[in-house]
Amino acid sequence: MTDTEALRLDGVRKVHGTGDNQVIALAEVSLSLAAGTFTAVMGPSGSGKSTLLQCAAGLERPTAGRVFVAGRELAGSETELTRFRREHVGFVFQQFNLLPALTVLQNVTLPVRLAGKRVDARRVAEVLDQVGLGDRLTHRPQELSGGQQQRVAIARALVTSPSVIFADEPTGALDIRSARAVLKLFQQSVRVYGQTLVLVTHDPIAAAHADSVLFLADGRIVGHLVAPTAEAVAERLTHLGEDLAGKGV
Ligand SMILES: Nc1ncnc2c1ncn2[C@@H]1O[C@H](COP(=O)(O)OP(=O)(O)OP(=O)(O)O)[C@@H](O)[C@H]1O
Repeated sequence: MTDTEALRLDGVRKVHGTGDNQVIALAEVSLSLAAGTFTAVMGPSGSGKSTLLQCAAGLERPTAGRVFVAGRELAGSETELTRFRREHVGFVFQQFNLLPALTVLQNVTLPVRLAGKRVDARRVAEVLDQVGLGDRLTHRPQELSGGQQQRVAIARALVTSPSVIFADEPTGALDIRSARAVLKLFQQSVRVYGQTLVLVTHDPIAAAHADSVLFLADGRIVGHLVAPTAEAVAERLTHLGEDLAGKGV
């Protein structure tokens, strides 16, 4: 493991259910992502993308294999895992997951307060400016557009400067313009601020904002594209479909 490795999976396998109901969501996945990189994860529905993200983020425990975030293995009690996630992992989901009763400022500072840390007002102001919401601090989520709500969720993920941010279909509920703004913000957080980001998406245009794309099929990594264009991603996805059809899946 190098100093600059933000995420590492060694032979991660995840099986859901038991007996006849067993589903192998991840067959065997190993990967290493350097700090300060932006990686998209793509693949057909059911290929294991969300499971990969959940295991990598310590939200689910793998059936076998090991996960390391910033050099530390995700293991131990639920309490230890929760504490580790609060400090080292950020999340952005399709449905924003903001607390409706809290203001923008309160939503963004919640992870810091939950971790029992002092809120660094300068860091919070910097992040809210970065996402373009410095003038919306006292608004509640329902007073904001979908794109603005997602930018609050991104600020909430950025504020603790986590080792990795995991985003699961973060533009899925947004119109094209808001989606583009969110993707630009992700790029900026990586290129300017050195954030490490893993993005699960179905959209080749979204994936093209990343530095590289990992393709999953049947719970395995079956391809890797560096400096992706939307066209190259779409083309590769089509061939994944052919490969699966060829195997009778
Ligand atoms: N809690 C669970 N119990 C049983 N099976 C599950 C569970 N979660 C996921 N699976 C199965 O594991 C496989 C991988 O699911 P996963 O959600 O990771 O795929 P995905 O690539 O994210 O799919 P999508 O693009 O449709 O969101 C699927 O066959 C799914 O049905």
